[in-house]
Amino acid sequence: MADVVKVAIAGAAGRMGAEAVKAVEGADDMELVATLTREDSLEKLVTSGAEVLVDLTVPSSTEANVHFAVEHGIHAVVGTTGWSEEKLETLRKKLEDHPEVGVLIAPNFAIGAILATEFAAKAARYFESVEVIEMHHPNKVDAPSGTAAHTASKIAAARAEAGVAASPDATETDQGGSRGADVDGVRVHAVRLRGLTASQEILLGDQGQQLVIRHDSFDRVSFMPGVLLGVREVAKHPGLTHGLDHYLGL
Ligand SMILES: NC(=O)C1=CN([C@@H]2O[C@H](COP(=O)(O)OP(=O)(O)OC[C@H]3O[C@@H](n4cnc5c(N)ncnc54)[C@H](O)[C@@H]3O)[C@@H](O)[C@H]2O)C=CC1
Ligand SMILES: O=C(O)C1=N[C@H](C(=O)O)C[C@H](O)C1
Repeated sequence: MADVVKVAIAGAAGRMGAEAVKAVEGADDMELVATLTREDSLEKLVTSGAEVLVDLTVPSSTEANVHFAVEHGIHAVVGTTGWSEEKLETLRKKLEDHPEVGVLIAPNFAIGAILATEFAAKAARYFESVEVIEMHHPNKVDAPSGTAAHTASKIAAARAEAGVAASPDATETDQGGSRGADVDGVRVHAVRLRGLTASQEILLGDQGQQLVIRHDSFDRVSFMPGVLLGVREVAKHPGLTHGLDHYLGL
């Protein structure tokens, strides 16, 4: 890619998209060549000459947007949630036909949240019990959050690798899903509260002790350095990358 990266933002009218427009416009090494709202045709990506698509839309739109970008040789930096393992696998296969294209699916762009997930995965093998609580603004459309699902999966993988048993739980009845969602055997609880932006707590318990790992995004500016890093790095990482931790050497 040239010294100045041509960037298109899908979901530009949304909460994250609007913040990303400001961030890209403020970056000397990027040029914002297109903003897409729900009404726009994806052809705008091609006619604008975009080299990188930043997708900050909704779970029901993101897959089609990213597939279109890949088919047209455009790299993609994706913050939108809703990427199940099945959808990731389909995308991986598509990228095999476009080996020069890079896609970053980033469940969270905030460095603190990324580190919280890493620390939790590292700690998970040493504790008998682990549960995840995510807390968000009430306008969020999906639950549990993409970050919490990603964190739970990484915790589950770390515990499986270490041969740790499932967290003990004597629950016999669970009215209304009080015990939360089961993500790869890890319980994940979702709170929606006016005033919040995005927070996550990982509770790790063992006999006579508890470790709490917590991260709070108070403002969406917290995500922007990660978005810009993604734009700068994505072309150097062909294929699918799941998690900004891979660009950070974590
Ligand atoms: N990875 C991360 O660090 C973060 C990810 N997110 C995720 O990003 C996504 C967006 O979050 P918000 O900005 O809060 O939501 P939002 O609802 O404020 O914005 C989404 C926007 O996308 C638009 N849209 C829907 N389909 C579209 C399409 N096909 N083309 C263009 N625009 C389209 C909607 O009309 C809306 O304006 C969510 O999935 C959220 O979970 C949010 C914050 C941080
Ligand atoms: O919708 C949000 O706001 C957020 N979504 C992402 C998620 O679902 O993990 C990232 C962050 O938690 C904010």
